This record gives sequence, structure tokens and C-alpha cells, in this order.
Amino acid sequence: MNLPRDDATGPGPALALRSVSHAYSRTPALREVSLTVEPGEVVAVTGPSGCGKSTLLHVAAGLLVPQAGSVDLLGTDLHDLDETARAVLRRRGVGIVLQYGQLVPDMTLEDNVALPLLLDGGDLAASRTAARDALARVGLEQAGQAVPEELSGGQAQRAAIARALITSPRLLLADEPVASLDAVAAADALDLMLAVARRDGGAVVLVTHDNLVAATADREVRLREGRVERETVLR
Ligand SMILES: Nc1ncnc2c1ncn2[C@@H]1O[C@H](COP(=O)(O)OP(=O)(O)OP(=O)(O)O)[C@@H](O)[C@H]1O
Repeated sequence: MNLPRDDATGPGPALALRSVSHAYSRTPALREVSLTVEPGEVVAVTGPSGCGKSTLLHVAAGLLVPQAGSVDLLGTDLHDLDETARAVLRRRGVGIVLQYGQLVPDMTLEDNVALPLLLDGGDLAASRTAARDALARVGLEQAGQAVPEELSGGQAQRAAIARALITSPRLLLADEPVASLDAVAAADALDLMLAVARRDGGAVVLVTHDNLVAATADREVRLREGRVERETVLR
């Protein structure tokens, strides 16, 4: 196995896709997409349903190997890594938040949030302490022993964000992370994710169909039929 080094993120972009193309059987999902995301930058990926946003996020995370083009994740060309090494790089350097949080239903919140550390061989007590700290940062310090079904949608999403941030990822990838939340919970969750970039210098890629969410980014990349249709610098 070709393991990434812990310091596998030298200077340079957090993410660089170059001429990436991918099709599912006969359906083209991405066509020669190039996208670079710098440390500290928030990029919104937008576009109509089916334009390839989720596929782009899966490619960026190394969960899907595209049929053409190259992907540099945190300074490492994913072609150089096997599946296990990609999983290690993802676990150590990338946080992922999906629409419904996807917490493990029969684990406490504390253990859900500790999971990325435990999967990486972290000590149980230390990982749980870190999880309690992470839960406190998202306002859930009282809920560590709850299980996901006892939470509101907004609380569950905040816990999922705590889990994504527990490794201090240098890249946060979020797929419609606030689409299932009401306006107040959505603004709250968005603030937590944007703090990664604004305060901690990590990069954030937000897939969203919501113009208000996209407007919080530094740059909007709009896809159409698998291609980059437009890039707009917002701030
Ligand atoms: N696992 C799959 N198998 C076959 N086709 C797929 C698969 N996943 C996505 N597709 C197709 O690839 C294209 C891009 O899909 P993708 O989910 O990336 O778009 P999207 O912009 O995220 O859509 P939405 O906003 O509706 O979630 C679509 O035509 C979709 O039907």
C-alpha cells in the first residue's frame, strides 16, 4: 500500500481537478471539468439537477475514480494511491458532510463524532474527549449520550459537521449540507462550515442548488450537462 504521508499537503491547492470526465455506463456526468480550490477558499458548485454536482464531489473526495483526467487532493495525485491509501488521506485530511448527516443510528453522538479518530487507530478515551470538545463547538455539549433519532434535523446536521471537523480537515466537502434544514438551522450550520475557511484556513466546497447558500462562497462554479458553464468570483 502506498500510504500518504501525514504532511501530504504541501503548499499549493487543496484540490485540483484537471480535465476530469466521467460517465456512468452511457450517461456522461462530467465532461472535461477543471477546478482548483485554494486553501482558505469557499467554492460553491451549483447547477440544475443531474448536471454532475454530486459526481464532482465524489471525485474530489477520491470516492470515485474518474475515467479521464487527474485529481490532486491535498497535494497528492489520486492516481498514485490505491483505495486504502485514498481512504487514509480522506480520513486524515478531508471532512465530508452530506444532506442528511448520515450519522450511525445506534451509536451515541459522542461515538459518532469520535469515529474518524477511532477508525484511524485513535485511543478511545482521547477520541471521546475530542468528540465532546467538537460537540461543544457546535452547541451540542449536552447531547453526547443521545442517539441520532433523539435529535432534531438541525442538531443531527450540527453533529455531522462536528464529525467532519474533528480531524481539522484541510478540505471540507459538503453535498447539499443544509437542504434538509429550516432557515435558522441552515444559517447556523452554514456558519459552522464557513468558519473552517474564514477562521482556520481550510478549503470548503459546497454543492448547493440554493442561491442564498451559493452567495456565501468566494466563488461560484456553475455546471451544466457535466461541463463548467460559468465561474463567478463573489468576493
Ligand atoms: N450511480 C449512478 N449510476 C448511473 N447514473 C448516475 C449515477 N449517479 C449519477 N448518475 C447520472 O449522472 C448524471 C449526474 O448526476 P449527479 O448526481 O452527479 O448530478 P447532480 O447535479 O448532483 O444532481 P442532483 O442535483 O439532482 O443531485 C445524471 O444524469 C445522473 O442521472
